[in-house]
Amino acid sequence: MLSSIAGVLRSVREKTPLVQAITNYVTINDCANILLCFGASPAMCEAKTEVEDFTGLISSLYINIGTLTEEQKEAALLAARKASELNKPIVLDPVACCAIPRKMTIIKELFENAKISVIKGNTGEIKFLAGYAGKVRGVDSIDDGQGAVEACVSLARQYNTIVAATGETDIITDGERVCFIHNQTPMLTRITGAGCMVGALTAAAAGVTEDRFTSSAAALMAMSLAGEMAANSLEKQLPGTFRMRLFDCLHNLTEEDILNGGKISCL
Ligand SMILES: Nc1ncnc2c1ncn2[C@@H]1O[C@H](COP(=O)(O)OP(=O)(O)OP(=O)(O)O)[C@@H](O)[C@H]1O
Ligand SMILES: Cc1ncsc1CCO
Ligand SMILES: [Mg+2]
Repeated sequence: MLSSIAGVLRSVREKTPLVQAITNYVTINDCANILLCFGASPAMCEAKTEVEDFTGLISSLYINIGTLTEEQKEAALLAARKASELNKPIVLDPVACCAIPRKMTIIKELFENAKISVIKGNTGEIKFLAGYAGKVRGVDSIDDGQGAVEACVSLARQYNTIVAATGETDIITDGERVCFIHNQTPMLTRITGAGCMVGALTAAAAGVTEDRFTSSAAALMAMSLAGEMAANSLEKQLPGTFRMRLFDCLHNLTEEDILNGGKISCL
């Protein structure tokens, strides 16, 4: 599995996938920069009158509903329909779905109108979507992860999609296979947007292969491993410096780093 994951990193850098992101304004710039560091090409194209033309050109679409306005929602639906028609992968980040009822309405509309390739959320969000009691504080998960694997598998089967749940241990499943990424650093929880960024990377990776189970594992591992390397490089564990180092470490991440430092287990 590690060599397939390293292969996804290589493909991203060889193919430079064009990722269209309709994402929240808190972390939109972080998402653009992390995509560049990964080797992808970001485009935050979200105007209602532009999205359909642009979606024709992309490798993948990332939809993050963190601060979605009504206008952005319409744009997201147009882009998602077009991407589905063209068979381009869509990654959905269901930010705050458990805290704000309107988010669930949007998610349902997206599923009714488009084929979602990957749902990537924090463990609290994923458990909530699967109908389990997920613990969250606004956009943050405070879930202990109990029952998370069952929730991920059940959600993946329900929607015939890949599910990627982030937390201290990340879980990825296609409803049959399950793998766990054990790379981690608590520093990733001290900055906002680590989840948004990993969602953007998941879209980039989905744009270079049909194997969205492996590509999702690659995106989550790239983030967690770059995070580990960034934290290890710090004299003091400070979030501002960590955030900068995270970008640098992802930019420098090699296939060898994955083969030597990637920690993954599979069920
Ligand atoms: N307790 C933890 N310890 C270590 N790493 C973690 C922990 N929780 C999450 N991570 C890592 O942080 C990254 C973001 O996951 P998280 O679950 O915090 O997303 P999120 O809540 O959606 O984040 P945000 O809302 O800030 O974008 C992932 O790469 C994940 O592996
Ligand atoms: C803080 C915050 N609020 C809405 S989206 C977002 C970014 C992390 O999900
Ligand atoms: Mg999130």
